[in-house]
Amino acid sequence: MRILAAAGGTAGHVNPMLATADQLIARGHEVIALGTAVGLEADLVPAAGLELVTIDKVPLPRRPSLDLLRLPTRLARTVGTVRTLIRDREIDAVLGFGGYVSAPAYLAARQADIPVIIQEQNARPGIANRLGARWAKGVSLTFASTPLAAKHGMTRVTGLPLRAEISGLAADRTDEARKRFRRERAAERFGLDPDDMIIVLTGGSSGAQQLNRAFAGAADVLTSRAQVLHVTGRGKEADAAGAAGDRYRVLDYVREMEEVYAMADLVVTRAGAGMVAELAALAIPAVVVPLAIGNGEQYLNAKSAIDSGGFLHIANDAFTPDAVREQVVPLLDRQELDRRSAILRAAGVSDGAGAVADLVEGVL
Ligand SMILES: CC(=O)N[C@H]1[C@@H](OP(=O)(O)OP(=O)(O)OC[C@H]2O[C@@H](n3ccc(=O)[nH]c3=O)[C@H](O)[C@@H]2O)O[C@H](CO)[C@@H](O)[C@@H]1O
Repeated sequence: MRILAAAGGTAGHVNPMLATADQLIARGHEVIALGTAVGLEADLVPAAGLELVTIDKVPLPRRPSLDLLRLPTRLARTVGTVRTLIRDREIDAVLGFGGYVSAPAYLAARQADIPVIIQEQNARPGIANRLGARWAKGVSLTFASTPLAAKHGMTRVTGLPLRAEISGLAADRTDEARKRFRRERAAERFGLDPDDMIIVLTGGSSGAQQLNRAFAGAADVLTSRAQVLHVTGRGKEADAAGAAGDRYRVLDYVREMEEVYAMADLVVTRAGAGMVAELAALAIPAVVVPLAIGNGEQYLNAKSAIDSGGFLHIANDAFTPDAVREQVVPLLDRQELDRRSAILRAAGVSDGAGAVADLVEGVL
């Protein structure tokens, strides 16, 4: 089967697509990615060796019409472009991961009368996936509590598809010797000492200025208790430049997040579905500062790990240098971290890529 996989914008949408594409390709299917030329997919998809077809980034109206003749002109034109692609490349199904490239793909698939399968990463679904679910043959959910279902098809709780590098690391972490080896190799790569505590801050794939500033503002206390790797997000290194030093490393983006996870004792992050699922699968304790905008999905993504005590939640407005000193620094204690890690391990979050590929094969 030839599948068009639509995902664009941030790594949070693109990584689960790449993980699922790997599975589908391993099972003998062909995958073409659909994205834009401006999102992170323009980097990540070719780097993964997958073909990327790009379309324009067109906002979806709040209440999209199903009557294609009544769509705003630019959206209708983009739907037409995807429709032509589906015909010319003889696409058998559209697999969408939400976001602004998915909606035109869902609409074009409906017009071309080929199956749509949806993967929803978040605890609260976005508008594109809510639209597509009306005619999807399959819906894959990361969380059982997500209010989204295929009206005329199968809905399955699959978990989030994780990249092979992340599931490989999760497997390595079940063996103490391999876990130690991975930690040493990773720490060396970032110029850090594996025998000392390591705390990582990342604002997700696009970074977060407020997190960056609060963290850099507490650099003195942080470095007295641990070594820091601060991943600022692309173009945001300046936020942390003043704090940089031997015990405070600053990078703008890390492509191999598995290396970061391999050495992290504690991670401070937004609560995008990707980061939450990866940290849970690797049983790494985290402080989450959910993005306050969007549709509130970030807090919900992390809610079960917060409620169980694996993660600590700090509200966006409250995340100041003082909060870092008073709430984050006390977590840098071996016993406390081990306790939280055990809670996460008990929750048993794992890779959903195989289950999403099963769902795709099940509806074709
Ligand atoms: C602002 C925005 O649109 N946020 C959404 C976006 O999150 P966003 O893409 O920011 O964040 P996620 O946590 O979902 O995913 C981040 C991904 O980027 C990777 N990573 C991160 C930092 C880095 O330096 N290198 C790197 O590779 C992580 O390993 C992870 O796989 O998509 C998520 C999944 O639909 C949603 O839950 C978020 O609400």
